[in-house]
Amino acid sequence: MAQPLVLVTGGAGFIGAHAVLALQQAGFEVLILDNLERGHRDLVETVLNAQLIVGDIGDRPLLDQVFHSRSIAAVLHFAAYIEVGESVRFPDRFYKNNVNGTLTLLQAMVAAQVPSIVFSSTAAVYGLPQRLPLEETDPCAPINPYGRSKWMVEQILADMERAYGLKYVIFRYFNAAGADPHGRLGEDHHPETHLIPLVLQTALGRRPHINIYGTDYPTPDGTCIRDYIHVSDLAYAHVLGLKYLLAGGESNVLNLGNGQGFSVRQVIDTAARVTGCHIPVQHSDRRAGDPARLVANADRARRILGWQPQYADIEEIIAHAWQWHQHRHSCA
Ligand SMILES: NC(=O)c1ccc[n+]([C@@H]2O[C@H](COP(=O)([O-])OP(=O)(O)OC[C@H]3O[C@@H](n4cnc5c(N)ncnc54)[C@H](O)[C@@H]3O)[C@@H](O)[C@H]2O)c1
Ligand SMILES: O=c1ccn([C@@H]2O[C@H](COP(=O)(O)OP(=O)(O)O[C@H]3O[C@H](CO)[C@H](O)[C@H](O)[C@H]3O)[C@@H](O)[C@H]2O)c(=O)[nH]1
Repeated sequence: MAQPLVLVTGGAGFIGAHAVLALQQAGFEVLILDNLERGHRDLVETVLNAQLIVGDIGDRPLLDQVFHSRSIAAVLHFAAYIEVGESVRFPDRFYKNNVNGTLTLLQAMVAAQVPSIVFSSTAAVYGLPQRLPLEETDPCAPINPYGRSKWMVEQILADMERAYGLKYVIFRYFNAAGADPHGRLGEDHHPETHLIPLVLQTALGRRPHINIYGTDYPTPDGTCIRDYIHVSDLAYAHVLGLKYLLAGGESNVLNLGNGQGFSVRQVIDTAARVTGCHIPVQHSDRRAGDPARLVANADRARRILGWQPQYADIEEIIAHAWQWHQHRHSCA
């Protein structure tokens, strides 16, 4: 029997590429749509055994052609701009790419009768949490254009389900980190703004120090607390979300996190232990738009999908990222 074909937008990016590996391992055939603005053609060509269509999610004629030439069972939609600071500087770009682009994709799906989508949302939709750990029913009040763009798409999805029956799983990721445990893929954003890769680049001597953004937060050591989730655990959740939809599951919104928070200082200390390298630190002002603590309650994903993270240990998450970073450069 032919393997179900899945369209993965943003499959040349960090999380999308890990999801492509997980999908292939689970027996799905994958078609990647990525405009390569932030993605890596070399990874697709050397690591992923998938066809790459270089194109934009906002290109309706291209989408129509893709959906009508192949029988696509579902879409996994990762393509987006992701950096909060950039979203504050250029909100229009974020709304155009993340909202308009997604709307065009959804319209093309409805027209071609592609029945289901798995959408990458974010903990940023919650804004400043009123309680922790965060549950999916907690209020959404994003505090930056990036979070708002994802929250808008979540609401569009709910409306399009009501109108056209399009089924969805919305995953609200907390902090994606780590790398493929077999060393095939890792995190390589340009510019890089995420804590763990920056700390590891500092360990490698490629940066003079790591800035700690804020030491006066109402947390035990004064630095922000986040829930770091291994990218391969995220990737596997997408396989489960896809199977759930293909089996006729109802639309759902699911947090993906480990339910455990680590402070910026704890991450840096753990990285120093894992790498055995000195990691110089500089204290800086708070970064605009950073909530003090974000921690997920992901019980719903565990209950509904049977999702069970394999790499919940922060040391292991950092060790996998370190293995991948070292592979590219050597320790300072
Ligand atoms: N990295 C995180 O910690 C995190 C946390 C929460 C949510 N997310 C979400 O997960 C998804 C993937 O994030 P990532 O870290 O892999 O980002 P990434 O930048 O590595 O990957 C995004 C990919 O999408 C592509 N892309 C962007 N706009 C496109 C467009 N209009 N048409 C076609 N391709 C386009 C880029 O070229 C890139 O390859 C995003 O939707 C992001 O908002 C990420
Ligand atoms: O050089 C740095 C970089 C980050 N941080 C701090 O480390 C923590 C984690 O920051 P990241 O930039 O790694 O991640 P964010 O929590 O800002 O955001 C990530 O997770 C969010 C959801 O929780 C969104 O989805 C967002 O897209 C994604 O980048 C924050 O407190 C940040 O202030 C530093 O102290 N120094």
